[in-house]
Order: sequence, then structure tokens, then C-alpha cells
Amino acid sequence: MQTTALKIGTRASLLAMAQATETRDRLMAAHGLTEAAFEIVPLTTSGDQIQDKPLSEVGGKGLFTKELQDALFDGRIDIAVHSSKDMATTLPEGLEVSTFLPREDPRDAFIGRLAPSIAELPQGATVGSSSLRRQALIKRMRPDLNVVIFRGNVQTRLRKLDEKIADGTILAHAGLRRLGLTEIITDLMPLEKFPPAPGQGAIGIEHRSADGWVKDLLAPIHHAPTGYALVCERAYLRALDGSCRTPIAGHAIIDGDHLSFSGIILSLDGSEAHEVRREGHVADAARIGREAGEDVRARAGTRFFEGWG
Ligand SMILES: NCc1[nH]cc(CCC(=O)O)c1CC(=O)O
Repeated sequence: MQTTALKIGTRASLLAMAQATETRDRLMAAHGLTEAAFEIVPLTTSGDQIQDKPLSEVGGKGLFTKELQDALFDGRIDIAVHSSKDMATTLPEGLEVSTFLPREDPRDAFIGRLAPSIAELPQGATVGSSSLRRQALIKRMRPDLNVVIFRGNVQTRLRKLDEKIADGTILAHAGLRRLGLTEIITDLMPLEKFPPAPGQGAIGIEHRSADGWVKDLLAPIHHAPTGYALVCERAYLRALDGSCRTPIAGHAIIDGDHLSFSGIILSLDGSEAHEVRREGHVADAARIGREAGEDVRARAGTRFFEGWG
């Protein structure tokens, strides 16, 4: 029997801490354990220290996960709790993500000041976002809008709205729900018009592949439908070679044994978009995602990808 507390690694942000606490609470309930059986270990990641540049310019996804992976390798933590959206498409040898918690709403939420929705914003209004996907999708809906880089936590963004640096911003509904901040939302973006990033809303739990006991401990909190969706969405991203310079959206919906995937890739200004839809059995999630990525990549053509670097 394991005698020391299970060390749950997380980023130190409020959202990350809420995700780690949810993971601990689900483990406590599944195994009839008390808080004493767990230790939440907050770690600062390099992504947390960069506030003034778009993540796409400073190295993208791995930024939030690398320190947690290092801590798994050197034994400071036993599991790492991630926003799946921030996870790189390939994991280092020796680590695996075997567990996904039930997905929150994957939609994006709009927090508007001059108007409650993007459609109702006045001509030439400004929206703050540093996500290339959100920027491209906003431009696709409303080419007249001005998009400015916006980063930081929810409080920072709300202050920037108060200072009129922008008239609205977009955040993941999932994060706002987990933080208990849904009252600031003025609109929810429909999935078809404003598809989410692969992995949005899903918490993934990473651990050392060699730790069979950790895998067994996590098994009862794994949500299989979310797992199938994530396998599909991550295979799609991998097939597109998910560069952080690429506006990519993709989302799988699971209904029993049936999976339906829709994805879109866009030019930075949203003027060009290529869409893909695939469906099939959940057992084929990885193949469906990979083929969707390969298909949309081929249809977009090499010219589309030039200049993304
Ligand atoms: N890149 C930051 C990030 N990573 C995950 C979420 C939201 C929560 C989620 O998708 O599970 C966010 C913030 C946001 O996009 O608003």
C-alpha cells in the first residue's frame, strides 16, 4: 500500500488550482479517501511569466506543461493536471495521459462592453484576444472589427475592458465556469460558427507510464466519451502538425458509440477557411481525427501554409 500522499502537480493560476482541486475531489469520492491522502503541488511554468506577448511568438503549447513534465520525471509530483488545450500533441517518452475528466462546455464565451455579442458590436469596434484561432474566427465573422492582443487572467482582462483598451474579449466558457465567473459572460459563441480549440474544456491527467498503481488509481475517474473526443482532436492536431502559428479549430461530439468531428483551419485574417467533417465509431477516434487533419491539410494546399514559419 502507498503510504505517502499522492502529489498532484499543477500550475499555480486560479484556474489550474481549481482543476487540481476538482481532480483531487473526484479521486477522494471514487476511493473514499480524505484530503490527507493528497498533496496539491503548485508549480510556476515559463508560460506564466510571459504576460506581454502572444504565446504564439514565444513557443506555444509546451510552455505550460514542460515544468510539470520535468517534475513528473524527477519525482516531485505523481500526476500532472493539465488543460488539454495547452498540451503538446506528442508526449515525452515515459509519460502518458491515460485519464480525462468529464468535459466542461467547450464553447467560447464573449464578454462584451459596447454590445452583448460580436454581431451587435458597432462598426470598427475592438476585441481583445491573443489566440490566433479566436482572432481569425472574429475576423471571419466581422472583417471590420479591430483585434488587439490581450493576455492575462480574467481580472487583468476585465481591467483592460474598463480602461477601454477593447470593447470585448473572448474566454473559454469552461474556465469561467470552473472559476465561478459566468456572470460576466454576455454571449456564448455557437459551436458551428465559432468552433473551439482541440481539447478545450477537458482536463487531462499525465503520469509516469511505469507507475501502474497511479494508472489504477486514476481509472475510476476517467470519462470515456471525453477520452474518445480527445484522442480524435489530438490526432487531428498532430496531422496538421499543430504549429502555434496556425489558426486551428476542431471538435468531436460523442453520442454513445458514434463520433462526429468537425474542424476548420483559417488564414490569420480569417479571409480563407477550410472546413472538414468526419464521423464514425468511437473505436476509430484516432483514425478519424488523423484523416480529417490530412484531408483538410491537402485541400488547403501548400500555398495556404506558406509564411506560417
Ligand atoms: N491557454 C489558456 C487556457 N487554457 C485552457 C483555458 C480554458 C479552460 C479549458 O479550455 O479547459 C484557457 C483560457 C481560455 O482560453 O480562456
